[in-house]
Amino acid sequence: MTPPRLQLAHITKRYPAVVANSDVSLTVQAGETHAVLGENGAGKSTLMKIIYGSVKPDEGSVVFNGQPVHIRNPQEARALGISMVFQHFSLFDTLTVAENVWLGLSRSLTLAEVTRRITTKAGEYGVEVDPLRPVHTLSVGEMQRVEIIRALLTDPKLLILDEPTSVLTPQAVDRLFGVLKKIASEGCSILYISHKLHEIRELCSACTVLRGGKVTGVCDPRQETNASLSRLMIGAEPPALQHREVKTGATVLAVNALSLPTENQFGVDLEDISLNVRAGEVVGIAGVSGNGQQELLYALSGEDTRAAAPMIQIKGQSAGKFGPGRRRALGVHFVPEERLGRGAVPTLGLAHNLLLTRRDAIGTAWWNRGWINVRSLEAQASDIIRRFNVKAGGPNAEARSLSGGNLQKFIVGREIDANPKLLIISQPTWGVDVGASAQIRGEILALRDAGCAVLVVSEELDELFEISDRLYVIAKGRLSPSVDRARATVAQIGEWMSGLWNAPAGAEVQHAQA
Ligand SMILES: Nc1ncnc2c1ncn2[C@@H]1O[C@H](COP(=O)(O)OP(=O)(O)OP(=O)(O)O)[C@@H](O)[C@H]1O
Repeated sequence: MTPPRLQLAHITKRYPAVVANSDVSLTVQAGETHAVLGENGAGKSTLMKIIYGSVKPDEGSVVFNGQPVHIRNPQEARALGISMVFQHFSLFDTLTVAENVWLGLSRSLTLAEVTRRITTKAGEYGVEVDPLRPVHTLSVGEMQRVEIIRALLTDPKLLILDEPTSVLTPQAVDRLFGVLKKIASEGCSILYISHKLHEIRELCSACTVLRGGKVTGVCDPRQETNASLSRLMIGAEPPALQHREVKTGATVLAVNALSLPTENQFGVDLEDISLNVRAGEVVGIAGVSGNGQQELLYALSGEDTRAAAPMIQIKGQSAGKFGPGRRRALGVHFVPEERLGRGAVPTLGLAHNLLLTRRDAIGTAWWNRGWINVRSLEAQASDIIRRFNVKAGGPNAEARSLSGGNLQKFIVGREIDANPKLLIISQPTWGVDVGASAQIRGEILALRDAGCAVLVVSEELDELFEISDRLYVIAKGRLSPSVDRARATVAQIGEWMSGLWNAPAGAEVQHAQA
């Protein structure tokens, strides 16, 4: 009889502030796609990193293909045939896609050979990846595709995917699922972490649920409902969202015929973009990542100040030339798509991370003008931790010690807590568990009800339909007309995502048949 591909027994891993894994056992059969489910901070990534050799367990044993193993580092894991796609990208910004992939492969291959293999593999699986592009020019969705191709190129026996679809479009997810089903049918085992229950039900035949570092259940997810899985994960069902009637006020953000040539050769030119967001409404921008979202967000945040001043109006002021600080002074707050790096400084404590965007955290009274009041910073960070239910070892825990979803909750909480007049938020619930997603969406709606103008950029149509009052679609650097959420359909928005909003209905179908 074939031994299980992987058997973990009694794994325990303690960090100073928390026991991340406590007596965890888990078995994955050959060719099985096994989900690991649990709320943010439940210990899923830690367990995966133990299997991949990048974290050392305090107790417990690992058996791979029937053989006891001590995997001391990722090289040893890869030598055994274990490959991992991390939640936080592990790519070097200054290198090209091919150079990054090359780093993880056998030294006997030349760069040209690796480049060729990437193109072949990407073509075989229908995943778009350009091997020659420098990583710093890629959007997060594109980086995620590179991570996946890199893992597939090693022909793994066990593939670990830690939230691989968090920033992929529905079409890219479909393609990825096709690939995963194919490699599983060829005998590859897959450990699959996701907060999206429908994905788990579609892909996985077994599921281990963690809560507070302990196993709370092992089940066949296809036999479970969202409600029963939520109960295993968080002990309850996520609360339903309350939608109040829209009461819009004055226009807070107006973008007028914004055209901006891209600054890097792989970017997207913004062409004639006009949009507006009024007080008291949530406006969503849907679109496949890499279609100008990043460029638009840079122009809106003040990171790119090349736009002519009147092209970006914030509360009636021509703000195109304002830097981020002046825009924040007008009450504009941002949640960027990259949470480590742009959203937070990994090595700083959470309290000090407040200083990145919260001027109110710096003393303004005459006795401490310009001085940082560490106590009040800590108190503010503790408030956010409490309000947004962030699992962290206190206000001074380093940002990088938080689980992905908990860091996202902290960053979103930091900006919502600032009571903005205009909140611009990219991928608001990236990597956030079902309970916390419902909470973040609820907080966004509460901000809107309090009169804030909210612009949400997301690739998740479900999310946009859930929280937006109006929707735009961005494609190839151009923006569609806006449509009321109540009148929009997923099919129409999906069609617009390929830039077809000017075409007569059915044009795409005719084109496909021609
Ligand atoms: N390097 C570290 N130092 C200190 N604490 C850590 C470290 N890595 C993880 N932790 C803690 O261990 C716990 C489990 O984290 P882990 O990242 O495994 O959770 P997760 O289930 O993957 O969460 P998410 O869904 O948010 O990614 C968390 O409380 C986290 O703060």
